[in-house]
Amino acid sequence: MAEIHDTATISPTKLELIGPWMARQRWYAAKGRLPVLRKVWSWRLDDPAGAVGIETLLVVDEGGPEPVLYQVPLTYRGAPLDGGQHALVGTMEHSVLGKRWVYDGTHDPVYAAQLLALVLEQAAPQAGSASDTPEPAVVSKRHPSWTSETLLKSAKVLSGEQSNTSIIFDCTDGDGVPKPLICKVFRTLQAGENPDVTVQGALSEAGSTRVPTMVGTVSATWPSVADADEPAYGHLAFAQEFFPGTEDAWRVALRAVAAHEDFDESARQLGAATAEVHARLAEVLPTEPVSPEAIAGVAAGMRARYIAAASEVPALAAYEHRIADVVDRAVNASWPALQRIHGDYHLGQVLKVAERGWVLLDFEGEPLRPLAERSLPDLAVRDIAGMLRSFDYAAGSWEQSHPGGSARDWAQGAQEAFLDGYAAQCGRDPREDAALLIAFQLDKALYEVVYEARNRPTWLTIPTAAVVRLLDDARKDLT
Ligand SMILES: Nc1ncnc2c1ncn2[C@@H]1O[C@H](COP(=O)(O)OP(=O)(O)O)[C@@H](O)[C@H]1O
Ligand SMILES: O=P(O)(O)O[C@H]1O[C@H](CO)[C@@H](O[C@H]2O[C@H](CO)[C@@H](O)[C@H](O)[C@H]2O)[C@H](O)[C@H]1O
Repeated sequence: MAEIHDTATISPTKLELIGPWMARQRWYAAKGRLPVLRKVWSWRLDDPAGAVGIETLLVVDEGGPEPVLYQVPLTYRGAPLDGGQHALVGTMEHSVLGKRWVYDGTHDPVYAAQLLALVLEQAAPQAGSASDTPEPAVVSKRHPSWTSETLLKSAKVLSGEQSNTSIIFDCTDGDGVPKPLICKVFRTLQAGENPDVTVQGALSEAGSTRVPTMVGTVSATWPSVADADEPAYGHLAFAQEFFPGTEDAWRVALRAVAAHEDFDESARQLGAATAEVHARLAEVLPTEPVSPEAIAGVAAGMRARYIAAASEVPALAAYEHRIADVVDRAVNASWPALQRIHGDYHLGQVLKVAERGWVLLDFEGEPLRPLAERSLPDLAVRDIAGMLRSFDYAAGSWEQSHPGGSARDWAQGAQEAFLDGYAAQCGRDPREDAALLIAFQLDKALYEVVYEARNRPTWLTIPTAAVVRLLDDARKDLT
C-alpha cells in the first residue's frame, strides 16, 4: 500500500523538478520555452513489493496562449534504477524518506507492470493524496476478447518520434503463446472521448482486421482545468495487440524512393484497405447527411488553417486569393454524407503486417485540433488527401537530402495507384470529386506548414512547396 507522508516537505518540489525535464520531451507542445505548471490532480498505483512510489500527475502548462494539460506518470525510488539513467527526471530530498530518485514512469518496469495489471483489471487505482484509499475516478476496462491470463515477461518504451508514449509489453498467455501488446499513454489530455480509443474500439469490436485487436482502456474523471468544481472525463491510456517486427509504411516508402523502386502495388492495396475501413466506419459509427452549416464549418476551418499557416510563413499571403478560390470551389461542389474517419492519415500510421496486409493505427486525429472537433463526423476525402500528401512527403524528404534530384514521378505513381485501389474497392473514384480532393490536400498542406514550423522547421519547405504545386494543379484541373 502506498503510504503518503502528507506533512513531509520535498525539495525541489515535484513541479520544479518536472518543468525543465518536460520542456525537453518530444510530446511537450510549447517547444523552446519552460512550462508554467499547476497541478490539477494525481492518482497512484501500488507497487506490490511496496518499494517504489507510482504517481501519475495531471499538470497544466499555463504559460502559453491556451492551457495544455499533460499526463506525467512518475516513479519515486530510494536508490537509482539500474539502466534507468536516460529516464531520470531528477532527484529530490524528502524530509521523511531522504533522497528520492524520480523517473519517467513509462520507462520504469514497476510502473509498466502495474499499468498492464490495471488495463487487465487486475490492479486497483489509488488516490493521489491519501494512503491506502482506492480511487474510483480512474476506471479500467479489459476488452472481453483479450485473455485475462496475460503474463508479462518484459516491457520497453517504443522509441522514435511520437506524440504520446507507448510501452511495448512482451507477454504470453497461460500456455506460453506469445501475446505481445502495446499500451499508449496519452500525454496531452483533453476532456471528451478520445477517437483513438473509440474508433479503433468500434472497428475491433466489429471484427475488423484492419486495426489491432483491442486489449483494454484506462479512463478517468478529473477536476476540469478551467473550473476545478467541474469534472472532466477522458481517456488516459489504451492497449492493443502489438505486431513485432513490422515496419510502418513511411519507412518502407522511404526505402523505395531511395532505391528508385515504385511503390505502386503497395499504394494500390493501401487505397483498397482505406476504402474498406471507411465503409466499415460508416456501418458501425454514426453518419450524418451533409448540411449547408456543415459545409460552411469545414470551409471556415480551411480558411482558419490558411490564416494560421500565413502567420507562420508570411510569404504565403501572396497566395491568399488563389487559396480562397480553391475553398470556394469546394464549397460549391457536391458533398457526400459525413462519417467517422481516421483524421490524421499518413504513411506513419499504417503497418504492413504479414498475412494480414495493411493495418491502420493512431486514430487520434490531428494533434493541433481540439479533441471535440476530432470526434465529429467528417469527410472520407480528408483521409485520402492525407495519404496523398504523405507520398509527397516521402518524395520531398528524399529530395531534401539529394539536391537537384527529383522523386516527383515516384510520388505521382504512388498517388495514382492509391486512388486506383480506393476507387476499385469503393465503387466511386475520388478523382471524380476533384474540387474536394484538391481543397483537402491544400488544407492538409497548410496544416503541415504550421506543424513543421513548430516541430521540424528544416522540413517546412516540403509543405510550402506543395501549397504552390497544388494551386497550380487547381488552376489546371478545376478550370
Ligand atoms: N499495434 C502496433 N503494432 C506494431 N507497431 C505499432 C503498433 N502501434 C504502434 N506501433 C508503432 O508505433 C508508432 C507510433 O504509434 P502511434 O499510434 O502513431 O503513436 P503516436 O500517437 O504517439 O504518434 C507507429 O508508427 C508504429 O511504428
Ligand atoms: O503521427 P502524429 O499523429 O504525431 O502526426 C503528426 O506528426 C506527423 C509527423 O510524424 C505529421 O505528418 C507529416 O509528416 C509525415 C512524415 O514524418 C508525413 O508522412 C505526413 O504526410 C505529414 O503530414 C502529421 O501531419 C502530424 O499531425
